[in-house]
Amino acid sequence: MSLTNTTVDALAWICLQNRRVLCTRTRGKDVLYMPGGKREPGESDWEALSREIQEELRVGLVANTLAEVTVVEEWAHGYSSQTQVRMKCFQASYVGEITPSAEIEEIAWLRYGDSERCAPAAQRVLECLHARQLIDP
Ligand SMILES: Nc1nc2c([nH]c(=O)n2[C@H]2C[C@H](O)[C@@H](COP(=O)(O)OP(=O)(O)OP(=O)(O)O)O2)c(=O)[nH]1
Repeated sequence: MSLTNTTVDALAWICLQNRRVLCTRTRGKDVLYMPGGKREPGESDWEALSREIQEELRVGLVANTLAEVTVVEEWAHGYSSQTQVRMKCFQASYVGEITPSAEIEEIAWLRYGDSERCAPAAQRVLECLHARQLIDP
């Protein structure tokens, strides 16, 4: 990597239901993301992910159910062409009812065939879930 490259350190929640995965679209964006976001300085995976999911979807993740699924590296959506995202993805049980917050304009339950609606990093996640037969074609 050249010195001008930077990497966004992000966490994502893999929420599966009926062989589809939950994705979100932030207000003003034109593509879907895996729910989650950037780590703040000093936060653990758990702290960053549970905070982001509470902020976006108003549910609480259950700490002892956190299980890493994959790490994807891709060009970061919405950044300059030099910027990549490294997104660590976890499954976890949740409590509460999924309720998009004001910043989320849309939630969608996607199967693999819906990939083109997603940012590149989320597309890599859908590929992984499809390869493991966790979502429908
Ligand atoms: N959560 C998430 N982020 C993604 C995906 N694809 C992708 O390029 N990113 C990049 C762009 C996002 O701006 C960045 C981190 O997510 P975020 O911007 O929602 O994090 P944040 O809530 O802390 O953001 P901010 O409003 O403070 O800038 O990672 C994806 O599928 N999910």
